[in-house]
Amino acid sequence: MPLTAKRAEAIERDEQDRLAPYRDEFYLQEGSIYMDGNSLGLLSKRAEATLLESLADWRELGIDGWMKGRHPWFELSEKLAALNAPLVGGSADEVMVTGSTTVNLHQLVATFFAPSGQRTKILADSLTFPSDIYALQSQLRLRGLDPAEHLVQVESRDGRFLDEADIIAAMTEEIALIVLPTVLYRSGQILDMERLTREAHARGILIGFDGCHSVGAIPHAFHDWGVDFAYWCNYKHLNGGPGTVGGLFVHERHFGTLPGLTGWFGSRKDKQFDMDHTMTPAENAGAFQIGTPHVLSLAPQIGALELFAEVGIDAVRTKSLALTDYMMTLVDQELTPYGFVIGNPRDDKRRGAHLSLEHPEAARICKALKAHHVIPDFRAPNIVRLAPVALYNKFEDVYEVVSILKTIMDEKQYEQFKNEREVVA
Ligand SMILES: Cc1ncc(COP(=O)(O)O)c(C=O)c1O
Ligand SMILES: Nc1ccccc1C(=O)C[C@H](N)C(=O)O
Repeated sequence: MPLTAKRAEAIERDEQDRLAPYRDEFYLQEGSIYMDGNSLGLLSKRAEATLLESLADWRELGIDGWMKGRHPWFELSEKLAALNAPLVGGSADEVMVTGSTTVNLHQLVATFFAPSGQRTKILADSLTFPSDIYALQSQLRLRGLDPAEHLVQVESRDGRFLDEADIIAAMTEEIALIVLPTVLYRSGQILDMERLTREAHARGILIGFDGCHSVGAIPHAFHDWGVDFAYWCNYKHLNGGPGTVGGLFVHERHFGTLPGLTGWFGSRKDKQFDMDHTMTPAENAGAFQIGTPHVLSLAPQIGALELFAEVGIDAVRTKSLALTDYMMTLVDQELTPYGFVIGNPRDDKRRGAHLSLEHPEAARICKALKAHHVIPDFRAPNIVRLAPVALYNKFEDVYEVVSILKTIMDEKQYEQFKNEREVVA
């Protein structure tokens, strides 16, 4: 069947899609196809509305916005934590919306890395996002430990994926703490968090996860799996806005552990304004807050997270899997002759929410896509990352992107560009 004949099938799938109406909730640019929701999710009308309401509270109430705003700022982090909690499989008490991804990692490692005796090392992996590695290296340095010796990074066998057996083999009696991604940012592989947590705990090691590429895209059961801690950003799949406040999870068994980095917003809320120099930490994950919340950066999350509360993460995951499965089918049928290799797991249990298309000309193929108003992102040296998002992408978008890619390759349109990344790739 020629590719053009397949558009009808895509349209039919859109007609049957229960989530299709949610597309209208978002600001989509006419004539453009956005496939980068795994880097920065799009603005929804509800997120815009709650941001504007919070601005109005500031305009009209000044300081009284803390208690009397439409979304009172003093409880806003807690309110958003309750909306984040079902997405990560934690109780509202175990979750806090605070800080940023990297800052929360610092906070959690400062809290849970307790080198003692021969257990002085942190275990991570060689494919994770660089910021996590920089944070772990500096946490080791702060303890007077040389990262070259005390940060162990599990290698990948093929440069794409991690094998849980290799990670488990590296859980030696020298490891005090493990920090791993839930989903790898390049290949989109989901790690078996339940198994890794079980194995870590069997060896007396604490374990935490970076959920940037999974929260808002796949369900989690951090509490039931017994995960010690997790942290994530809310600007990708949760559409909270550029640089919006991040999230963290601390298992309830650790409540009462003094945070490594303390500040007055980690106080019990009824005690905070006692202004006592002896801190009374919150008895839940709220203790891991540090200073005043970035209210205007939290505000869009109220509307953004409402959408997830309405739809439910299981429905999001089901559609996301259908979209990426459909895209893989079309890539297999139409694009493999041009040298594309699917570098993400194919299995539903292992596949996150994006496709990782490998090609030696990836940087300039991305530029050619942008010239067609398709927004992907490029990850050096050879990955075109494409994330069809359940709440705002259509099956027809997937069809269209593959069809445009085919034209770009057929006509060698990518040759009009340099095969180099941009500043923000
Ligand atoms: C997996 C992962 N970890 C950490 C980060 C860094 O997060 P932030 O810049 O919000 O601290 C990102 C993306 O920026 C990421 O994708
Ligand atoms: N925070 C950003 C700021 C600017 C540009 C991209 C980002 C990303 O989040 C990239 C993402 N972490 C990635 O997985 O590549």
